[in-house]
Amino acid sequence: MVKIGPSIMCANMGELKDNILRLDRKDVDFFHFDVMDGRFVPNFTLGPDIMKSLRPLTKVPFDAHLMIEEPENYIDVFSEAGADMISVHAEATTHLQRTLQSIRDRGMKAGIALNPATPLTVLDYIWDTIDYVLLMTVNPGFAGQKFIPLAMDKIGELHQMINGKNLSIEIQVDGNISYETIPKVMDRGAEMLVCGTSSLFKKDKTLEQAMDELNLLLSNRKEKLNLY
Ligand SMILES: O=C(CO)[C@H](O)[C@H](O)COP(=O)(O)O
Repeated sequence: MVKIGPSIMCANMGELKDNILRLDRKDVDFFHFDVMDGRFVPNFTLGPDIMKSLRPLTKVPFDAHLMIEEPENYIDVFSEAGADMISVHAEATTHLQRTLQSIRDRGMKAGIALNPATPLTVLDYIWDTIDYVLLMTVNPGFAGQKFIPLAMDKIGELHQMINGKNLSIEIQVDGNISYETIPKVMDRGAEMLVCGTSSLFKKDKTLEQAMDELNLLLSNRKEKLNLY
């Protein structure tokens, strides 16, 4: 089952409540919160207060992508704000396994986020402590960037590794997930699509129209894949 997760940093900040409620009515699978600290990435975005204020509006899982240094210091803060899943970057925390385990210990799903240039070998000794891998398909920090071509190969390689080990770890992809790239990332095994300005938050479409188009694209793709 391929899941759709709106990237909240791409929503209209002045109409955040309205956007969450409308996307909830369109049955999105998760809400993706990009958290940036101006250090790990050169930008600032959402924090725990925003997450906490939106939490009562929906039962859909909240996924926090921490693009911050020393994320281990903020696991409790985001857990209390209502996160159901948290991903941290391999380079951002000295004791990666401990940080991932502490996410799980608080009852959340633990994810590791990999920049486009971060090799898959960082997964070697944490397979048993992760529930999902977030493969960044752009360098994190900004919406509206171009898909990095080699990231496409990485999705397929990761999918093979997960299957080879018979693990149930989901592959999440984020960055220029568009009508053009979605069929390709799905073919390679991506299961969680973070949808931002490239597919969902479009100037010429309502959120409802964009969701209908995305769902149609996904169901057409699934039918095609089932024919193989
Ligand atoms: O993580 C992100 C930026 O670091 C955003 O979620 C993502 O890039 C938004 O999607 P789009 O690329 O379609 O604007």
